[in-house]
Amino acid sequence: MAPPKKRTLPKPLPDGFILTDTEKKKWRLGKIIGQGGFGLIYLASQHVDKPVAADTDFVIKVEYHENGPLFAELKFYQRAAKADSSEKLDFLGIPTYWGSGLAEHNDLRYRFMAIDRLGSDLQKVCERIGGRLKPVTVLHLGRGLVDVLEYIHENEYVHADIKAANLMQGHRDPEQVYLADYGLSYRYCPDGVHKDYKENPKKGTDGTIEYTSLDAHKGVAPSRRGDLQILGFCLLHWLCGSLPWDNVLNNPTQVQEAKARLMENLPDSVLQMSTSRVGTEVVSFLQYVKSLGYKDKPDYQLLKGLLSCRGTGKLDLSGPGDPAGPSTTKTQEPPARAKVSQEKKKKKWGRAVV
Ligand SMILES: Nc1ncnc2c1ncn2[C@@H]1O[C@H](COP(=O)(O)OP(=O)(O)OP(=O)(O)O)[C@@H](O)[C@H]1O
Repeated sequence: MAPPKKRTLPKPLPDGFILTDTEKKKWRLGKIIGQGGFGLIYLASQHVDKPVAADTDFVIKVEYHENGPLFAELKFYQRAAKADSSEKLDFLGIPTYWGSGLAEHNDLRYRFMAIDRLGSDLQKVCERIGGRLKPVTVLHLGRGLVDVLEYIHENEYVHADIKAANLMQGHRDPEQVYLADYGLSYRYCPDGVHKDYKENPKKGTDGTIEYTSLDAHKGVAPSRRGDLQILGFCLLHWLCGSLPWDNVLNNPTQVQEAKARLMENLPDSVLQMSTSRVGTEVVSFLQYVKSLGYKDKPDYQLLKGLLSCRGTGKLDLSGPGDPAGPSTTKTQEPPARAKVSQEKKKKKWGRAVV
C-alpha cells in the first residue's frame, strides 16, 4: 500500500482501540468528537477494560506519524504542560498533557497525544450571540490571556494563533477558559537565545490571516510582541464584531496594509471603528504593543492593568444586549480530580483580580 500523503486526515482507528504511550500507560479510544486539518480527536480513558464513558476527562489527538503539526504541538506540551506541573497550570488555562506515543494499525503509523478534554470553543459562543461580546467580557478574556501568554513566553514559546476558535471552556467548569491548539507554537527563545529579526517576503503567512501579526506578514519568526498584537486584534474583533480588513481577507497584502494603517494611526484608527463600543483600554493595549521591540520582554502586569475594569469577576458570555447572564447554560460540578486550592481559585480565569 502506498504510504498516506503527509498532512492528510488519518483513517479513523476503531472504537475501543488500545494505545500504549511512551510511559507504558494504556489508553482506550472512544468516539471521535472533533476533527482538525490533519488530526482526529477521540474521547479516551485509562480504564481500558470498559467502553469510554461519555463524561470522560481525556481526549486523544491522533495524526499520521509523518505530520508536522502534532509533532510541534507535542513538543510544546512536553516542555510546558506536563501533568506534574498542573498545580501551576490549573489556573493558567493550558490543557494538561497526559502522555503520547506511536501506534500502528493496518500498516499505517500514527502519532497520538492525550490531553485534558475541553468544552465548547468561544468561536461557537460568539456566533451564537451575534458575533460580539460584552466589553467587560472582552477585557476579562484579555487579562486571562495575558496570564497564559506570560506563562508560555516564560517557557520559551509563543502561541502564534490566538483566536476565539482556539479558546475553549473547561469540560467540567465552563468558567475556566483554556488556550488550546499549539500546532503553530514556536520556540522563539531556545535555551534563552532569542531568534533574530529577519524579514522573508517569500514565506507564506502562518496563522490566521484575520489576526496574524505584522511581523508574520513580513515573514519574520513569531515573537512575544506578535502574540500580543494578535491578541489586540482579537480583542477589537470581539468588541466590534468586525475588523477593518474583513472585506480583503483573500488579499494578504491588503490585510497587512490595513493592519499597518491601524497601528500607525492609533488612537484615532481604533476609536473611529465604533466610538460607542471601543473603550480606551484596547487602544492603550495596542499602543503599548506598538512600542515593543522585536526582542523586548513585555510588561505583563502593565498590560493586565490596561485591561482592568469594574466587573463581577465572573465570565459573562451573554450577548452585548443581554442582561448579565451565566457563562453557559451547562453547569456541572467541578472535576473530582482537580485539587484546586483556595489560593489558586483566586487566580483562575473568572476570578482574576487585576
Ligand atoms: N482538548 C479537547 N477537548 C475537546 N475537544 C477538542 C479538544 N481539542 C480539540 N477539540 C475539538 O476537535 C476539533 C479539532 O481540533 P484540532 O486542534 O485538531 O484542530 P483545529 O484547531 O480545529 O484545526 P487545525 O488542525 O487546522 O489546527 C476542535 O475544533 C474541537 O472541536
